[in-house]
Formats: sequence, structure tokens, C-alpha cells
Amino acid sequence: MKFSANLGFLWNDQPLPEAIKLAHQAGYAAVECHWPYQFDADEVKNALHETGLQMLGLNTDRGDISKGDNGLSSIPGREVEARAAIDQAIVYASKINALNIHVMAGFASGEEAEKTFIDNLQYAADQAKTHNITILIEPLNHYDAPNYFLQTSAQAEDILQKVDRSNVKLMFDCYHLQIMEGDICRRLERLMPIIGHIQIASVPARSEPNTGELNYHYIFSKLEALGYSAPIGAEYKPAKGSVDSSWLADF
Ligand SMILES: O=C(O)[C@@H](O)C(=O)CO
Ligand SMILES: [Mg+2]
Repeated sequence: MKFSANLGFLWNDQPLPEAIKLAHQAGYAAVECHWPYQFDADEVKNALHETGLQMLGLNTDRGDISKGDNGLSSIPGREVEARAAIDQAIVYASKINALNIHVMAGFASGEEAEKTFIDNLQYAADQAKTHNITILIEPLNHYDAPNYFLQTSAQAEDILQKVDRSNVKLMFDCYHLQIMEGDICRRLERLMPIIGHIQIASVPARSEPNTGELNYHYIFSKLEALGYSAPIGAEYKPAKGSVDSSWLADF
């Protein structure tokens, strides 16, 4: 299996270009991040070039985090801000040749929120297409993100059907979906055609993947049997605060 270091959680005390170099030294095959916007895109691009790593993905800006925003794209009345965040992500991603953009839904519920999310995702997909960028949506668990618009894979599947764009896919985060739904292996197999990226962490602690209630040796053997060969996102919070990548050797 190949792994992508999620630099939102790993080496997140370092400037992004430095974190990319540290991920390379630790043996990761790719990198991904959350919100890279404070870092100069040229410096990030140089670090990617120097290490030969690809940036798999980044997120749209969350909005005003001091007011509790966690994404904007499903919030009726905030379409202008949501689309500005999508445009910003596309510009940044295309500068550093990132493959995917996770469009964050935010806190909302109901039919109007669903319609808003679908419209914004169609906008994002159409803008991203010319840059060969895939748009991702990710269900988040209701403990970490109570009242987040997108909470289950079934809801994501329904949204993707309604969005009806081939470059919009599901980010299957095993950590969130184990908490919300379980049945991870069957779910991965069934949803494989709509999966754009997979992330992992232990459950429930969200720390190093080889601890906790999910058996990743088993899950990876199933993914291998399904022919999945893309790098898997190691999106975990290091248990002791500093990054220990020795778990990579087990896989
Ligand atoms: O799982 C997560 O929390 C992330 O993948 C993310 O992008 C939203 O914070
Ligand atoms: Mg995730």
C-alpha cells in the first residue's frame, strides 16, 4: 500500500514546504493538506518538485472560523462566499498541480441546504474541469462536527447522483464512516465507483492507524483485492504530539 501524509495533522507545526520534505523523508508516496492558503504556492510547488511528491488534495476555506464556520457550500444565502472559496481553491490547486479539492459543506440542514450544496458543487465541478481537478465531498462524523450538513455515505451518494458531474466524487474517510455507519469493507466495495480518495486513522482516538477498533491489515487486503492502488491518506493526529511514522513499516 502507498500512503499520503495528511499535512493538516502531520508536521502541522512546520511551514507547508518543510512538512512536505519531512513527509518525503518519512517514506510517504504523496501528500495532502487542509488549508494551505497562508503559504506561498510557488514555495509549495518547489518543495513538491524537489521531493517528487504529488499534492493529492486541499480543502476549500472554511469561512469565519471565529464564528464557528466549517465550510460554506451548503449554507443558503452564503453562495457568494462559497464560490469565492471554491475559486480560491481552484487557483491554488492548479498552481501546485493538486489533484482534488474537498468542497466543505458547512453547518446546515434541510432541502434548501441540499439544493445550495448541489448548485455550488455543480459550479465547482464545471470550474475545476478545465484544470483536470476532481471535486470531493466528505461525510464527517456527528461527534467531531455536530450538525455538519454531510454525515453519511448514503447522503453523499444521493448528492453525487443529483450533482451529476463525473469529476465530483466521495472522499471515503474510514474514521468518520466507521463512527457513523461501520461495515467498512462492504461499503468500500459497493461505493468504489464513486470514491475519489480514501483516508484512514484509528477509531475512536483518531491516532496512528494500526491502533483502535479498525483492522487496517484486513481492510487493505480487501482494497488490494479490489485493485485499489492510489495512495491512502494518513489523516491522523499523532498520539504523542510528535509524528512517529514507524507504523508505515507494518504495511
Ligand atoms: O476528515 C477530516 O476532518 C478532513 O478530511 C477534512 O477535510 C475536514 O476537516
Ligand atoms: Mg478526512
